[in-house]
Amino acid sequence: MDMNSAHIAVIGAGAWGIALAIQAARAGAHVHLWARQPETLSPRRTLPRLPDAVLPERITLSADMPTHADAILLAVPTQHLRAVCTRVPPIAPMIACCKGVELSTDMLPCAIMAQIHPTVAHGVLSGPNFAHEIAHGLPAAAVLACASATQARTLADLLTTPSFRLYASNDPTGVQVGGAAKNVIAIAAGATIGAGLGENARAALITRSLAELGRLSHALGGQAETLSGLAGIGDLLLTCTGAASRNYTLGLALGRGETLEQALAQGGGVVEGVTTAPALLALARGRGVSVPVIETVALVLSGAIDLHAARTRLMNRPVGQEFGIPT
Ligand SMILES: NC(=O)c1ccc[n+]([C@@H]2O[C@H](COP(=O)([O-])OP(=O)(O)OC[C@H]3O[C@@H](n4cnc5c(N)ncnc54)[C@H](O)[C@@H]3O)[C@@H](O)[C@H]2O)c1
Ligand SMILES: O=P(O)(O)OC[C@H](O)CO
Repeated sequence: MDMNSAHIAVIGAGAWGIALAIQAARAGAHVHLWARQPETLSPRRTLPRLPDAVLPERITLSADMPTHADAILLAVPTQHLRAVCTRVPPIAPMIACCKGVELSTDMLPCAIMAQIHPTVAHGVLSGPNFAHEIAHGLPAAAVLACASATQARTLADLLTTPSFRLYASNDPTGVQVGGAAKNVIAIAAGATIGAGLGENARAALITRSLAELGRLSHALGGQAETLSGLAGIGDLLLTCTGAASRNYTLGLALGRGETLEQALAQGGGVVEGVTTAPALLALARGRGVSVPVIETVALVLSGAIDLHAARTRLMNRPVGQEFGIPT
């Protein structure tokens, strides 16, 4: 065993946890992958949520929490982050790898981790990253943000390889807003295409959503320019166009006339935008931020309006200024 290698713990063996564990092993780390059901490991060393990805021997799969680590990556769905985080020992900096807002509190992931474990540093990893592509070593980039730029850079160095390039940021708020909101916007983009409203409509939706994300980030103390980066426009581009996106796929199904229950029943893993839409709307309303696209998605998902009304609602708004005035 190389005693100089970093030790990285990955919490959660869903698609993203598996991909991150493989990436950390690729970067040379010894990896502890916490799974609720480690017995689901196949003889080929694959797990159900990413059955084509073989876990290298450097990854130890366990139902026990790690006792030693240089960094802890939390890759469970946002609505389970609090419960899982309380079980994670505060032995190293914790990096949220989920993308969402907690429904019961309207809190972003770093705030949840800080509330539970105030003694360790916190950060967030986000960007345009489909798990299966990262697991297979296809080229990709992401951003790792901590309040301290130095800390962000140190953690980014632990995970960077020639196939996965991490950028450091000191704006965890902006990065979290981008990651959470892109899932909501992807539902709208999918619904737009599913309903046959056209590519023009989708491009307008993505662009105007970016303005919403910038305003929200700014109101929460983040930097609007972060949304021009990988966690903002980068992830919007991927998730609002990529057929592998679960949020976009759910939107497509809604656009084609399926109910939310029917669309969710198709499976394929967690669809974060469904729970994050009302939470993000509450967060925006609490800060007095205008977020018409996010609001419209939340109304559709709650059943308050149908897609026809959603289209009318967004297109019949008064003429606004493109920049500067919140419309
Ligand atoms: N899959 C991707 O491509 C990808 C990429 C980047 C970020 N993410 C984000 O990572 C997070 C996890 O997504 P995923 O794709 O790995 O999930 P997934 O859909 O593959 O699997 C769901 C995971 O949630 C776990 N889970 C379910 N109920 C739980 C509970 N009560 N307590 C603890 N864990 C529970 C399951 O064991 C499983 O590990 C999400 O926030 C997602 O937005 C996913
Ligand atoms: O499949 P989605 O919609 O959850 O998207 C996965 C990743 O977040 C894309 O960056």
